[in-house]
Amino acid sequence: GEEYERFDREIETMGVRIKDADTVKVRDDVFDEVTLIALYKLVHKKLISAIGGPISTGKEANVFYGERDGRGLAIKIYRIQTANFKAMTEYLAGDRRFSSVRGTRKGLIFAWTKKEFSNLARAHEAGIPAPEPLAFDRNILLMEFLGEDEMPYPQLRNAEVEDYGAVYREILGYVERLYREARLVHADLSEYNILYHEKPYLIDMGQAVTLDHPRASAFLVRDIKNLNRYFSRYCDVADEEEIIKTLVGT
Ligand SMILES: N#C/C(=C\c1ccncc1)C(=O)NCc1ccccc1
Repeated sequence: GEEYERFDREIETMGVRIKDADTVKVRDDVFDEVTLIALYKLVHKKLISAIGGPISTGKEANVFYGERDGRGLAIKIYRIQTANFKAMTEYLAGDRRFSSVRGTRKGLIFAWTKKEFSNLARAHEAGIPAPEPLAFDRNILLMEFLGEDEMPYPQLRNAEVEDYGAVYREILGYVERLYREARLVHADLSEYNILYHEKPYLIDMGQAVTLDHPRASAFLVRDIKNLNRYFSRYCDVADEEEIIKTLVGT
């Protein structure tokens, strides 16, 4: 509609190019009013200088390639309409950091975006390979782009791995550091949420919970079971009970 033309003109004047034809198509059904405002604010703050094509599209969010002064960005935009409202509340309720969240759908999505930012920051501070969070506004999260020349690193499930045993142990090390140092449980660890390029990277931390969350240990067991299920196809895996004991143990 005409508001998009206005938006395009305005961000064009700010030197932001909608670089990619299918961004326009995706934009039409993705960029609702709230998203446009957030995008405009991030552009105004010079945090985005170019917007590229979609990297991932899902029912909860879309991730676009972006740039700031020639450096790659991942621009994650949480959808306000179709987000899985119920599932999100399970992760937020019980997390003291977000207990004051308004019951509105928009309020929930904004809290979720902020939560992913703070979880990524904690993972990054603990030295865990994950996208460095750069900024957030409303339902948009800017983070470091993990990839080369606008191509994101592949998900582990699509990657070529030489030594599965080594990668398995490396990821268990991340889970342990996430638990002991970042005081977080990923809560959705799988071959879909790990990127791989010479080493594994954790992504998608929106649902990660603090250790005081009532379901933290249940989520941890599920994460370990998921890893073992996937890696058992390629290498020997450790006993889940043992892993949890060493992880949670003193
Ligand atoms: N964060 C993130 C992601 C990639 C990414 C790539 C390169 N650098 C940083 C992040 C990503 O695809 N997440 C999964 C996802 C999100 C939204 C819809 C479907 C699937």
